[in-house]
Amino acid sequence: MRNIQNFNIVSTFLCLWLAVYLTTSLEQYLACFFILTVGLMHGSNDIKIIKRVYNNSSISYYKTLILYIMVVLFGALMFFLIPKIALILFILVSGFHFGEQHFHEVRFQYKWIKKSLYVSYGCAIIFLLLYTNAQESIEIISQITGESITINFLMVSLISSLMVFVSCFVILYKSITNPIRELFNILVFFIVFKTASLLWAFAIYFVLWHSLPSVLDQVKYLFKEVNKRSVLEYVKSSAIYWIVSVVGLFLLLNFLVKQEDLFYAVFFSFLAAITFPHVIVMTKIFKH
Ligand SMILES: CC1=C(/C=C/C(C)=C/C=C/C(C)=C/C=O)C(C)(C)CCC1
Repeated sequence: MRNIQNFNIVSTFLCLWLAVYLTTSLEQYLACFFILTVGLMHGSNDIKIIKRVYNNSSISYYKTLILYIMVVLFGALMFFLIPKIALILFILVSGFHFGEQHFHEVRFQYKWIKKSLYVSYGCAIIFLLLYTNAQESIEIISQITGESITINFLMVSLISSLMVFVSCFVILYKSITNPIRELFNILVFFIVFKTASLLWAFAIYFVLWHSLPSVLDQVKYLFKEVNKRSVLEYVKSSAIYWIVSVVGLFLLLNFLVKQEDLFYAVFFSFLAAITFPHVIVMTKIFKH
């Protein structure tokens, strides 16, 4: 875990430096590329993981797949029918997911404090990203929900998440492996989010700080050890789901997005729909 954190700090600043030399459109393409490769792949073994969690034989592959697709469709439908509620739910669920991935090694007797740490940490990261890139974020949120939120709303959400996070952090201080490092990481995120564009900043956090550690945890869970062979096996077994997702997203963008400015709204709603079942699956891994 420590090694990956050092790797991430170095890669994060490398990405920031790279952004200075890239044109805006190349930066957007690269961000989409990393989100759609490493980012999307970290959810592509979910069905295999469910089967492992439920002991392989007790649940059929097709039943699992159909249930999984239904949760994705339900998420997408929510964005279509009740976009405001869907977005609030998505931010809370994502916050929990980011926090759980980051702090799942914390041991504490009161589960609700741990869960509050997860949600508040993840939401603090998300609102830090949105607040430091307020103009772009407000525009995308208004495309998704039809509602124009203010920068003050983002600031209040950020401060509230940070206050809950700091309270949980103080209570759990002794159970967190390297608390000073955690605070340093948040400072790094602030610098990165403030410097990079919204999509580049999101890609840096989502790919390096969330998806990579998650892939390593999943490889360990599925194949017991992390080495070249097991990582290759992981990539191979995620191929079909990954290809279907990418093709699905491209079709969606081609048929649904008549206006260029709806691109990010569709992109993030798609990400949200496939996030819901993934969060359930990952929670199961951490319980085992
Ligand atoms: C950046 C950004 C958003 C939030 C994205 C989030 C929260 C993504 C989470 C993805 C996850 C958790 C994927 C699965 O692991 C909004 C509010 C949609 C719109 C403005 C830009």
